[in-house]
Amino acid sequence: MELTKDVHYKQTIDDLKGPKGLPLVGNLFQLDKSKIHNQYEDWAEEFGELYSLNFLGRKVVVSTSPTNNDFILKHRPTKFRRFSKMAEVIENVGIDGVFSAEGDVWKKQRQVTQKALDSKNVKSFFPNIVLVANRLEEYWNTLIDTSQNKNHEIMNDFMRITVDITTLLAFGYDMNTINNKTDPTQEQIAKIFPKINERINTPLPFWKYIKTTSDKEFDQALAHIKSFFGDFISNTNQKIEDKPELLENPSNFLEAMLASQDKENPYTWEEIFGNLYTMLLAGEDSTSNTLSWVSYFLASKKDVQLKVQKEITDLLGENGELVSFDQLKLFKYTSAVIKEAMRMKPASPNLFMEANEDVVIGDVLFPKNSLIITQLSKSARSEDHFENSQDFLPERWMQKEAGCPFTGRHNEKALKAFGGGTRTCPGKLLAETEILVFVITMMKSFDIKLSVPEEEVIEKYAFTMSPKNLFVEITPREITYK
Ligand code: HEM
Repeated sequence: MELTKDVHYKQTIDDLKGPKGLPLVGNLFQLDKSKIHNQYEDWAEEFGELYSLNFLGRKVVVSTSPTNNDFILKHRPTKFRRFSKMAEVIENVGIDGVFSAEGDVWKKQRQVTQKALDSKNVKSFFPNIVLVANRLEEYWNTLIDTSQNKNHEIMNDFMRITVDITTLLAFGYDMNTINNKTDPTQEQIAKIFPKINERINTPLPFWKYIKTTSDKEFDQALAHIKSFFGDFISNTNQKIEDKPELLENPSNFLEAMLASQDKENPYTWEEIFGNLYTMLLAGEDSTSNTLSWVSYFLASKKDVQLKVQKEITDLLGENGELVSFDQLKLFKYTSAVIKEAMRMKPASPNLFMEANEDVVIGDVLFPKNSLIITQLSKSARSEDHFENSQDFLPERWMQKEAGCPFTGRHNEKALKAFGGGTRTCPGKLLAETEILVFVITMMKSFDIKLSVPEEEVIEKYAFTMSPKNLFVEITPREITYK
């Protein structure tokens, strides 16, 4: 092991304990891809906050400690980067954007993305979120009117509305997938994430040499999306050429990106496409999964649902509508419900990091190129950091309010649902706004209850973590508060 001279440490990653694997393959075949986050959590119980796995002879360290994870997330893009293999898979399919970029390229793309998603833009985008939420409300009324309101797979609706929101934000296009159910682009988009996840988790890149039917379908889906986005990029370029003043007040992410480019060194088509698509990928699954988990808790906990509904009536009145972004901050209990759902069911439980240089974390030396999984769900659901950690208690997030009983163990740093440090999710405010608006719209008019036993709704990991078997019954809201 070749080391830089001035690093001080007590042990190296070779000294870390971990589950015993098989000769040559190590722990590779012990992994259950749809549950790896649970496996990482269970192994942390056995081997501690920092332990190692072995995949075909390559060590991968799992860290569940909030302090270590803070350190890693903070020191990007200098000491750490995302897994290079993951970035390669994403870049190979042409989605070369801010999520996979590193170094100076990342800095430049991050600036534009962050600006496009800042509070001023989210606030001015608020009416679009309400528009899409109202469409969902109309659609659910139709389900009730046509007796299709039982056993409804609610996650599909959330995937549609989050795609609508992101395409509106990214290039001002209203896909309206709630009403246009057979939109071919939405169907193609749905094929991309699962394939990327599959490739990231496949040890050898077989797809480069042999294409399966699903690889071919994936290529076709990608070609469709490239041509769909390509038209927007050309049209927007044309619009800006005709009306350069548009660049002074960009109305969507694509215009903002074009406005920010350096005349001498403009973005390539691939960079523009990559970032548009990154927005869509990053904004869709994580938000719709979170909304689905929030709905799971509301549908399975009638008392929580009633409290949310009461707060809505108290703040909006009978039949009241959300009219401004500023109203949202008043929804203290509903926001706490969302935060607690994100604690117990984080949509993004694992982040994959690689050391750019020899680096010491705690007292352990990680040589350059070491792979580290910053495992985020373990600490969020642990008794070490949150009192009564296995109970759904939104009140723990309202501790500044008088009388909150959960102030004993409450380590906010242990919840990193949006990641952390320099690369923390730039879409946090947009996501929080979307989720709150959708929950208020849902709970204002409807009651939901699980159509399946609670224990049948299980966690499914596929890069993000979603509920499997989440079916609900939607009925008109029964109790109103005068
Ligand atoms: C509840 C919803 C969401 C969750 C839980 C979530 C979570 C995350 C997490 C954990 C990361 C990695 C952060 C890190 O490496 O430290 C991330 C990155 C990112 N997210 Fe989100 N996200 C959500 C919604 C959104 C939305 C709505 C958008 C935009 C439309 C978005 C755009 C991004 C982008 C562009 C990155 C990459 C940032 C970078 O590498 O610099 N996210 N998100």
